[in-house]
Amino acid sequence: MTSLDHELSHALGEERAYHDSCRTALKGMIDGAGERVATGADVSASGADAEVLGYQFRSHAKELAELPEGPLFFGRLDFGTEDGAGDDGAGDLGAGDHAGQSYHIGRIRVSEHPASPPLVIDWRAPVSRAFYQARAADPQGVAVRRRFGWAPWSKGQPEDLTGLEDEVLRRAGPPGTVRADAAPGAILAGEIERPRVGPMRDIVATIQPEQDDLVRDEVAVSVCVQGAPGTGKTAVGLHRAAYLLYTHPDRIKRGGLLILGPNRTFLSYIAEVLPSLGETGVRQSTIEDEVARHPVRAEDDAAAALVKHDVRMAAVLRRALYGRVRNPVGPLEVPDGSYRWRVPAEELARIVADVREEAPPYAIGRERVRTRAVRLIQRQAERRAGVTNNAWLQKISRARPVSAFVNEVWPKVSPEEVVAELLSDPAGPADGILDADELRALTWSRRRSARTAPWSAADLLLLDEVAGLLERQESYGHVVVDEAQDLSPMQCRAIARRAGFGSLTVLGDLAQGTTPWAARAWREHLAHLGAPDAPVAQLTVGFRVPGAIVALTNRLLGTLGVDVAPATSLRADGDLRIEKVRDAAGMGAAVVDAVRAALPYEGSVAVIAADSDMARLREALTGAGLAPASPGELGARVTLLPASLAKGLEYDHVVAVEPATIAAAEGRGAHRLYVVLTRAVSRLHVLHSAELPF
Ligand SMILES: Nc1ncnc2c1ncn2[C@@H]1O[C@H](COP(=O)(O)OP(=O)(O)OP(=O)(O)O)[C@@H](O)[C@H]1O
Repeated sequence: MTSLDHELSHALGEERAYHDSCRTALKGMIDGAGERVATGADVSASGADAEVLGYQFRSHAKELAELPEGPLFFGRLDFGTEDGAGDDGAGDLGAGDHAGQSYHIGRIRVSEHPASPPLVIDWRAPVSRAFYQARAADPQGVAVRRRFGWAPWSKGQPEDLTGLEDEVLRRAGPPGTVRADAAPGAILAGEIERPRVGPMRDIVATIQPEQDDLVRDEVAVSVCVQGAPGTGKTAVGLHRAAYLLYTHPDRIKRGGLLILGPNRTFLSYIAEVLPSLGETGVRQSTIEDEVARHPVRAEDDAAAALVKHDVRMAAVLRRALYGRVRNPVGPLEVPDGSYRWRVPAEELARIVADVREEAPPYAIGRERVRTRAVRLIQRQAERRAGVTNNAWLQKISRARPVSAFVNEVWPKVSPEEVVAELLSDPAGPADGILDADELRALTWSRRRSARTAPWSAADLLLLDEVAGLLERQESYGHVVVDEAQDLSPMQCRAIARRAGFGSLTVLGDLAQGTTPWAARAWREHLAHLGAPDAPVAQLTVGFRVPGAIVALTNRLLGTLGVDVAPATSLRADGDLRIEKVRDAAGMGAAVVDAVRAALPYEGSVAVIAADSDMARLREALTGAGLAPASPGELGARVTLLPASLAKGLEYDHVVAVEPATIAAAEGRGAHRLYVVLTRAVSRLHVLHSAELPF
């Protein structure tokens, strides 16, 4: 055994013992939280306090009990001493309060007692930042950064520390520093290149500096991340969510945090990441689910959908709603005992005009009109009969003539009524906004009522827009929007309403825009999202797609007509194979062969093809005894996936079938193909009988 081996095995032994003590402390934390739940109600003074305290104890105990298993730390920071022991002459080390300290960094804080110094520091704590940001040119006080390598762990088994890697940020580290047992970055490289099966995992141990900057950006600031495929946009968004929950618990938890993804398959793929970081109370949803006031029972043709997703519909809907507001036709007369109060029509008209001008939400406007009319009556009454009281005010406010007046000038209306009437006959509100073809596309084939209309997915957006005009939407504290390039302006507006008082993290890639209304530039899109000034950061270093495949997809990128930087790859491994199949009839057999050839490798295999090819390929694979799983079945060895569902997902081995058919299937087919080809973590096998479109 060399002295280096000896040092390493000694260090490993020490760290294993330290992990054991952390495990014991965590057990103490869980038991302690459980005990407090049991005794909490007794020790507290009043019933109400007991309830609040009990709730807090229960939530904390539940959070701890739900913590996923696994190693309790992934890194360690050794800060240098201010007096420069071991200093290389770099001057002020900037270690500050941490000089000479050593901290283990993990997913959550672990301590023996709430008041005692932590054994493990939460990765989101300010001091942990140096773990992600320190580098030789700017050590931030750190002498040594240690990364730990753990064997894959399974439920109920003790964690197994297999390696550690020290990065000495100052030439001479403190005594006892272990030099890496592997090349620098081997643990990071291993993490990036590991096979993928099952749901997405957190990247907390290996967040890169430019990702960390985005994760820790100010809560009040909305940010947009434009990133090539596999650059970690989704990962950044999820870690930012966890960071904000930790750093601003009151502000974010009060409003809540919403994560929006493109579809449920994607949501189930990312569902485990936040719980693995100890955060369970986050809503993960799609914009379709957020606006689902009714089930979708109708389908729009392409032309109708295009109009309904267009931002001009916001103006049409506003007109349709406010077209109901009228000038009073006569005075308001309210009998009151022996009196009869009278407000002339001109004064009423002024009230209506003023409230319109103030532009509150429609429902508030209605009450404002009522209140102001009643106030005029009150003034008359006080002049005549002295002071009025609350009961009198209530009586007058609800008096039949007052309600009749309000209903006449500012009628009560539901979103369903507004939209059903508009789609039955949009000519008036759309006049000068939509052209004749658009009007035709928008109009229902026959008049329908608000109660019986079958709503399409896009109609639900129109309803949501009107609901937002009627009443202010409750706002989340923060909203993370993934695959944001695909949203329509009307969807963006629905999201903006949900982040009215909060901030946004907008993630996307203009090159992966596949919807007919996908964004071509961020600035306008961000304005629809209510964050016109959000800075746009670019991520270009890919963690997923290997270099050979990126070279191919960058060629395709050049044809997509979007202004985004080409991707690079951190991965030197990986394999690209392009195979010509003699004719389309032989494609099923070729796909079966390709899957068989992929199975000896570790990891997941996905066959991705045009949606229209699904049935044929499922039959071929099942017939060959390779029955494929469906997209939502995570952890499967072989999945058959329509191109339309591939976005955001990744597989070790991708068999991409007939690119020409994928590209020809829709208006933005070339973008769809770009998405499909960038799903591969290790190997991409392209099968084609038709000419390749790149
Ligand atoms: N710092 C990192 N360390 C290790 N793995 C990382 C890191 N950043 C990202 N990854 C991994 O790279 C893969 C791609 O990340 P992610 O899905 O977040 O990228 P994306 O930009 O959202 O991709 P797409 O545009 O295709 O949706 C994931 O497996 C993720 O865990």
